[in-house]
Amino acid sequence: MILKKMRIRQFRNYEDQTLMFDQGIQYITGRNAQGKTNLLEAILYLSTTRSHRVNDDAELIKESRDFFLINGTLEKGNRSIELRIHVSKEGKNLFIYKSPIRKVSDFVGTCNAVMFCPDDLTLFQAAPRVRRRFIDMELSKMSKTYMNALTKANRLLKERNAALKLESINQEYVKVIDDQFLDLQVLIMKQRKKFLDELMSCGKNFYEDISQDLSDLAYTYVSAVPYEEDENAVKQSLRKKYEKNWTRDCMMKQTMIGFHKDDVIFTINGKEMSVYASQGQKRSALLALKLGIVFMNKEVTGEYPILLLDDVFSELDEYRRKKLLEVLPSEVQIFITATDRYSIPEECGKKITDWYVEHGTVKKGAENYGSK
Ligand SMILES: Nc1ncnc2c1ncn2[C@@H]1O[C@H](COP(=O)(O)OP(=O)(O)OP(=O)(O)O)[C@@H](O)[C@H]1O
Repeated sequence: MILKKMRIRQFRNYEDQTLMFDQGIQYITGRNAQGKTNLLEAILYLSTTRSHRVNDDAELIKESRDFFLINGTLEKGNRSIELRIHVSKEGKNLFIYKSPIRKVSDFVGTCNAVMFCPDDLTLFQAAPRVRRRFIDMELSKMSKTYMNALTKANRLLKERNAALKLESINQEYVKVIDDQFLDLQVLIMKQRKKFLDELMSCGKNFYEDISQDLSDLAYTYVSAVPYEEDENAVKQSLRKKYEKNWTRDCMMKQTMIGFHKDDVIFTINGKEMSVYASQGQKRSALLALKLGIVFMNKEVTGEYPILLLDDVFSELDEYRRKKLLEVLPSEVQIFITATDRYSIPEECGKKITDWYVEHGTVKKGAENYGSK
């Protein structure tokens, strides 16, 4: 899949820009604060209908404007798909071929993009919610079942918490919520475990290749109850845990355990990555996980996603940059942003198109400064 054409209107520091992209590498350079990340953010928004930087869509609307618009034309095999997102203070409207799409899950993943940005480098030591968000976002693009279960579970969590905040708590009502709530949690746990298993087996090979280090990468899923094959048994253990936690939930006026508190601890040679691994090992591990996601997407959807490498080229040494581009097949469309134009070895066999960004305007071609 490639993004063939994109128009962004009143998005961040862009007024109205239409761009025609090609296959291969789109190398976008420019000085700081010109709009390089904003451009990739717009592509990711077309994929996930969310920004990776802010929760409030209003921040994405250009200053003193009252809406933004992103149009994208995708090329999937010999099919062309048109997507449109219109966001104003009144809300968000999604369209595929001019038809309005009511359910976000019917839109997400049509444009499949995977982003790797400097903030990702803190994944291993960040708060658990950052790792949950990473899993939820990647998994939602690949599985509508997961995304729907997550949406419903979040709605039930809100209802349960609202019930716990009442002056007199109706335990029977909460039990009714819990019945469906626990089923969804078991499904979420199961899918997260499957995703992480596949990601690890894929990522391990890339790690070895990128870092030439034979350390063993693994993960532990941390949850209120251990996951096992028998889903009924997991539901029963969760129910018991919820019963045990009832007084605490009432006291705290919120649900203290569950899918929304789970975590994943990444390890290297059996030790916690966040405290044991060197910066270089963390970088390689993260790169390996991102590549794992690219190849898993191909497995699940039949197509490679668009890869967005925002400002991470400067974080990788020459060897890792070369490896990264070698591992990716030529049909993967890759957007790279950087202040410097690093040279790309010919052996990578990819077509390179240069772009230059200045004050929210993108032009074809590279400026001469900063070439490495
Ligand atoms: N809603 C908005 N309206 C207008 N301008 C905005 C808005 N949001 C962000 N900007 C502007 O966008 C610019 C930042 O763009 P961006 O984050 O894409 O920079 P960048 O080119 O990636 O820079 P760097 O190399 O420093 O990462 C800033 O000048 C900021 O003021």
